[in-house]
Amino acid sequence: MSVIDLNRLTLRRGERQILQGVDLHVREGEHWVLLGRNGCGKTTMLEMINGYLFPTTGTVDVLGNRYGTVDLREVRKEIGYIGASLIEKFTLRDPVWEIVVGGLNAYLRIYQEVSPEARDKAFHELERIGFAHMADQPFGTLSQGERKKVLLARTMMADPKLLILDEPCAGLDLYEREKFLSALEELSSRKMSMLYVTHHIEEIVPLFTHVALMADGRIVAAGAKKEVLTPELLRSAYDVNISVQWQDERPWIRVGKG
Ligand SMILES: Nc1ncnc2c1ncn2[C@@H]1O[C@H](COP(=O)(O)OP(=O)(O)OP(=O)(O)O)[C@@H](O)[C@H]1O
Repeated sequence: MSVIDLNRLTLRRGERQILQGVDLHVREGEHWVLLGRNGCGKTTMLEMINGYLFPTTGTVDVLGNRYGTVDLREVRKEIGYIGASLIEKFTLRDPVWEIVVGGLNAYLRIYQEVSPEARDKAFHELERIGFAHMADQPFGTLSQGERKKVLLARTMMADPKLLILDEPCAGLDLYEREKFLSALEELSSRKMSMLYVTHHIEEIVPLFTHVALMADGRIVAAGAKKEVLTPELLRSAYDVNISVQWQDERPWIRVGKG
């Protein structure tokens, strides 16, 4: 099955052409990373996949739904989204398990009684990330990396078929970044595709199968990660001399002169 099909997407804002004909095809079982310089259009593309933004021209199909012809609220139930500003939306004094259980209905706060099944699932999701002992702790007492992992557990409450992550490791130290990436690796055994935006190529851990490189509102390369993460293609997208070394099935970047 096709998870994401973006066909010739364009987006115009005034005189500016933000997306200039974007094609992306994600199939079941694939996990994609989206790379590209600041302002190249990554977040804009994610907003379209989430149905928060509509293209000027082109079509968006997600999980077999053609946007514009379906109830987007129904499609969104199958999409987990961890965006850059999501963490700020939660109340810091709420206990961790309540933040997680809210993922079932995408509530930011719980106003209704929680069913025993939902509570059990929340504790199970916390257990899976090794946080069962933190269930009653206020969210605000957790480190940034722990908060991100809690948001992952929250997203998993709804068993999404597509998980979108927009720079989830931004601001995390090396230890917390690696912990977060390990938690993601754990999730990769589930029947779910991931689309991961980052500025850090070394975050492309083995779970990721494909990479799309964006520049100036276009996808300039897309495919199996080893075919896309070449010095030539990276140089064309970033305008920097780069060499890539693969170690432990992860790409590591060196920036050269000239
Ligand atoms: N409503 C708008 N009107 C005009 N320009 C916009 C609008 N929304 C976004 N842009 C521009 O579109 C471009 C793409 O923005 P986008 O946020 O998608 O980039 P990005 O690749 O996610 O960047 P970053 O890596 O910095 O997060 C930017 O130059 C931004 O200024």
